[in-house]
Amino acid sequence: MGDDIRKQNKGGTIIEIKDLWYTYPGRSEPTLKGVNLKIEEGEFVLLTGPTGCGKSTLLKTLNGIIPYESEGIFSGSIKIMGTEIGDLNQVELSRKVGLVFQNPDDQIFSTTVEDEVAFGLENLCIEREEIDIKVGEALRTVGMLEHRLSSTNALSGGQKQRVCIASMLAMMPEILAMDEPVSQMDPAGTQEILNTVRELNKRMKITILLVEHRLHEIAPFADRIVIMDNGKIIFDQPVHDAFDHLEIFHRLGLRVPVPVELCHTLGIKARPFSAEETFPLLNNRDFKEKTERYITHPDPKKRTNPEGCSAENNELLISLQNVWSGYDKNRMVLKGISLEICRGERVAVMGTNGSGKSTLLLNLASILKPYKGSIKIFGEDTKLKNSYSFAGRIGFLFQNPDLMLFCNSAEEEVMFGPVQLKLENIEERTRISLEAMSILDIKQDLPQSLSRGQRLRTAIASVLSIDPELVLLDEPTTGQDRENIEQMMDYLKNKGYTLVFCTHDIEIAMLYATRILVMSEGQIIADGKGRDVIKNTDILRKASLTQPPVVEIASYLGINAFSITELVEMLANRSCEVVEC
Ligand SMILES: Nc1ncnc2c1ncn2[C@@H]1O[C@H](COP(=O)(O)OP(=O)(O)OP(=O)(O)O)[C@@H](O)[C@H]1O
Ligand SMILES: Nc1ncnc2c1ncn2[C@@H]1O[C@H](COP(=O)(O)OP(=O)(O)OP(=O)(O)O)[C@@H](O)[C@H]1O
Repeated sequence: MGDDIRKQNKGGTIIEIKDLWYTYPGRSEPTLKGVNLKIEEGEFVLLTGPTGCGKSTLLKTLNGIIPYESEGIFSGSIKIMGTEIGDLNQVELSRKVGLVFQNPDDQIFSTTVEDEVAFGLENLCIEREEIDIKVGEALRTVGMLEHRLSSTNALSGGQKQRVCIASMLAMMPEILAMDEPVSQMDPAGTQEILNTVRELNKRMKITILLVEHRLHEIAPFADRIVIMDNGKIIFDQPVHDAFDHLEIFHRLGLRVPVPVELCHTLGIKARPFSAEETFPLLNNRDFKEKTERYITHPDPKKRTNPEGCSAENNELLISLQNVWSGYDKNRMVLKGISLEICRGERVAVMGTNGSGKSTLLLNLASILKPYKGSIKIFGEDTKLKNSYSFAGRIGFLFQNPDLMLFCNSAEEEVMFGPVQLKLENIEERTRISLEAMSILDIKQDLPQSLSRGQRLRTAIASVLSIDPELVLLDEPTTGQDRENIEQMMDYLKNKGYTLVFCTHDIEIAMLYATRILVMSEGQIIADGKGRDVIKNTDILRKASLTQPPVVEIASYLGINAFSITELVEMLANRSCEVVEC
């Protein structure tokens, strides 16, 4: 991205936070409770922690949104390159700190992609010609050059995140603070963007502070892992030492890289991040003794059903015949989709950003109608029905949960559906849904004052309180810690819901879906049990998916295993089934 020599002779502390306290207006408890953090120039720091612990709040203090735009009670000191943040004006601050927002809809306000990326540069009074070049470079870097003239309203969730990252890359700030910047991005895109960010960090010495729950994917790119819990920093270690303290990650319900978890289970000291690094540690070794206890008492929650599972009966709930659909009749997004889903199935929809997953879900909810072909839900042709006629039978979660939250408390949100539908046992339904999503303790809170993860769970609880026959969830796992994801998915599974959910998380899809649909360019290119789909590397590549590390490691060893439990069992007894992968 040019300008290589701009950042020579770097060094020294770039961010210094001392005893930072912050209480949001209207709250009695502080959200930040004495945060101390020092970051050196050129570091790549991964900040993680359970949902609602204060990560986004901390990031917002770095570009002055807190306290200058939000009021509240603030004390402590934040220095950027030695200068107290309050002594920097807005232009100086925006040159130093670029913030990628957690919700792209909160960041994007221009009508076209090009204008959005150019906006910050225009404010720095850069020449038009140079702006055009920088906009083009930034869009190319995030894979969005072909969308340069597109309307920002016509982008998918992952495409919007790419544009937000491009806006900040174009500015080339000293510090890039990124709040879950890849949460809605497909796995291949995530890797590409993180490679770019890492390269900028190394080459230009841009300091990175990145908040993520998917630390198992991000850790290999970082220098240091910082963990927050309940408004405080409770852990701060170089990345390679961090996973020597797995008990902290486990206690807080945080995900760790699968190779690390595997080595830990097998009693191997090394902490590899990739399948290639892991393979030599496992090959030709005897793990019988190390794994005996594990195998005698496996954690049933971590087991996948070796056969996958399918609908218990064949009652057809969803039937699509050659469906063509989109937002404009001159540009079809879904291109000839045929599909049947039976009661009791749990179907994960995966694929490249912009491949049509949300569009498919909107059609299943009867919010969008096909231009061509037919969709029958519960045997009814959606073209002949308005979406309200399915109210109570279909529960739908939008990709952006904020679109669904408009009441004065989380409890009211969850009650809203049952009240409108005049259902029975409203209080009981509400309590059960709040509890299932672990938000009973914040039921009185204004939804807009909750963290992203808490808002998402409120929106899901409001879908579940009507106890629909068909649950459609667009990316229900983004921005949540492992504990919350597992609790939510276990609940959906145990209730026996017919579930169709979009996700970029292949491990969760493998664990909970009875079937995976893979989409590419508006078509379904694979449909089957997870363990069959993920063996097809051509399909995965085409859909920007990557094999889960455990499958990769097993492949290196020449065996078929789809979870850590299965792999450990096979390693313990290598004479058992060794099959061609
Ligand atoms: N605008 C606000 N007004 C009042 N309270 C808020 C506001 N924004 C956040 N909070 C509260 O501050 C706490 C921390 O929220 P924050 O968004 O910083 O958490 P987080 O760690 O980023 O969570 P997540 O992982 O879910 O994004 C939460 O309990 C939340 O309810
Ligand atoms: N409201 C809209 N108006 C016009 N075009 C849209 C609209 N929403 C999405 N599109 C276009 O439809 C295509 C498919 O978008 P969709 O949201 O279905 O993708 P997706 O697979 O869910 O992507 P992601 O993984 O990023 O969420 C994209 O090319 C997008 O630009």
